[in-house]
Amino acid sequence: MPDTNPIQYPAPQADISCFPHAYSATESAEIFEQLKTDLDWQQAQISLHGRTVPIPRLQQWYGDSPYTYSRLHMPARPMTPLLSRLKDRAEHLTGFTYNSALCNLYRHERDSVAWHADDEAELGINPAIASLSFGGDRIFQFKPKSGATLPFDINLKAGTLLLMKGETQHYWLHQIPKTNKPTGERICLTFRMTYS
Ligand SMILES: O=C(O)CCC(=O)C(=O)O
Ligand SMILES: [Fe+2]
Repeated sequence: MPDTNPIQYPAPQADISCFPHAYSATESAEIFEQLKTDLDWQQAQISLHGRTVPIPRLQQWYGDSPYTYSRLHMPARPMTPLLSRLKDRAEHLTGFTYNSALCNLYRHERDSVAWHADDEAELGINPAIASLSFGGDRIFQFKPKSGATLPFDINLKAGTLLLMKGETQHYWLHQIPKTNKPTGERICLTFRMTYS
């Protein structure tokens, strides 16, 4: 049975909580392998200072509508049966409904996602974003946009569900930094509701 008691992080102007045991270690290992082979992982390219560079992770978008994220355009693509099952569990635990998933595969400790807020117009105001982690542990960092309060880190382990909601995206940025310590591969599914 999943643990249904979330840990709430006491950050001001944010609503961040996490369910550390949404999936057991055994379930998480099986889900990781299946996601790795099932999903259509691609390394997108972005244009940076007039040059085209590959982003430092593999990604795929699954949702009813297309999505634009950091100037990357991703066409609509139906969720796989496994993604739909994982989405159902995320909905049950968090009490929100999602219609899409931005999936990330960090191949090793040098893959990353830079500081950003999930604040695209398609997400509406005060979006609820539920992210499920599988594979190796990674540090997920939060810092306030204003610099008024302290940054903090969460160690995201396999089977953890992290929920960001309320005003979090207005006031805070998040990132997965590169590290020198070997981490192994990690998959993170971020479920969202998008409005077209
Ligand atoms: O990998 C993660 O935990 C975060 C991914 C993320 O922030 C995103 O896809 O917007
Ligand atoms: Fe994000």
